[in-house]
Amino acid sequence: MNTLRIENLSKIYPNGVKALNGVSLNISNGMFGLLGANGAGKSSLMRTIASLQEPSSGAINFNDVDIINSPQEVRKNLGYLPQEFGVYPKISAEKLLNHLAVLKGIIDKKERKNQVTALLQQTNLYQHRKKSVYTFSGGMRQRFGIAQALLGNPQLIIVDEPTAGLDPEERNRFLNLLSEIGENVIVILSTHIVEDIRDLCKNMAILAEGEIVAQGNPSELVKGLKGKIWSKMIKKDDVDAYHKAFKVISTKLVSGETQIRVISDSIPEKGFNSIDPNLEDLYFATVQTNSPLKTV
Ligand SMILES: Nc1ncnc2c1ncn2[C@@H]1O[C@H](COP(=O)(O)OP(=O)(O)OP(=O)(O)O)[C@@H](O)[C@H]1O
Repeated sequence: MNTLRIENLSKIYPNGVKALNGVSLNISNGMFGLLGANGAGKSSLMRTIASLQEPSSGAINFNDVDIINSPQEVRKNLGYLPQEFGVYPKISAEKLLNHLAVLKGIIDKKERKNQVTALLQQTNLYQHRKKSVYTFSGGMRQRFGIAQALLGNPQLIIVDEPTAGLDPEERNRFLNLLSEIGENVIVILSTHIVEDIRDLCKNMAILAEGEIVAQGNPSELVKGLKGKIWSKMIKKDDVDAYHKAFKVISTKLVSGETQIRVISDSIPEKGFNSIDPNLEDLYFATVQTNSPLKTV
C-alpha cells in the first residue's frame, strides 16, 4: 500500500499570490479526486507533489520518505500528465513513447519494447502506433499522455484536468482507463468537473482559494447534506430576491423555468421541496459557504 501524506502545505508565489494555504491530506492506493474551480490551486498542488516546484512551507511524505528534501524519491515513482503537454514532434506514437521511455531510464531494449507495446495496447492506441501524435484527436492525445505517464510502473500518478475538451465517449473511455490503473497505485485526478469524481473516486477533497474545504468519501460527504437541500421553481425575475433571502447554492434552467436549490436545516418557505442531495450540491454548498465539512 502506498501512502502520500501532505501536512500544512502552503505556496506563495514570488508575486505574492498565496495559491495554497495550510493544505493537509492523507492519500492511499485508489483514485483520489481533487475538485476545485479555475484558480483554486489544483495545479499548484499537483506541481508541488510532483516536485516540480517547492512549497513555501509544510511537508510531503511519500511512503514515509520526505520528498521535499529527497525529490528523487517521488520522481522515480511518479507518472505525471500535466494540464498542457506541449508540442508533439512529428514522429510516430510508438517512437515517441520509446523515446520517453529512454528518458525515464528504461535502458534495457527488450524491456522497453515490451512496456511500449503493452501501454499502447492498454490505452487502445496500438492500431494507431505508426501515426504521429500531433495528428491524434484530443481523446487519443490524452490516452497517449496516460501511456507516457505509466512508463516505468509508477506508484503515484497525477493527472491534471485530463477530461477538459473530451467528448462524452472519449471521456468515459479515459476515466475507465484511469480507474483500472487506480486499483494498485495512487491516482490523483484534479478536475473542475464534478461528474469525473462522482463514480470513480473513493476519496476526494474540494479545494477553494488554496484551502481544503471538504474531504472524505464522496457519498459519505453527500449524505451529510441529507434533509438540507431544497428546490423550488421560480420566475427568472425573482432570482435576485431569493438570493437575498436564502442560501441559494445553485440556479438552473429546467425546461425554460428557473430551478433554485437552497441549503437550509428546515424548509425555507412554503413551496420548497426537499430533494436528495448530489455531489454538485456538496460542491456548491461547500465552496459558497466555505465551511469545512469533514468525514473520517
Ligand atoms: N507561477 C505562478 N506565479 C504566480 N502566480 C501563479 C503561478 N501559478 C499559479 N498562480 C496563481 O495561483 C493561483 C492558483 O492557480 P492554479 O493554476 O494552481 O489553480 P488551478 O486550480 O489549477 O486553476 P486552473 O484550473 O485555472 O489551472 C491562481 O491565482 C494563479 O493565478
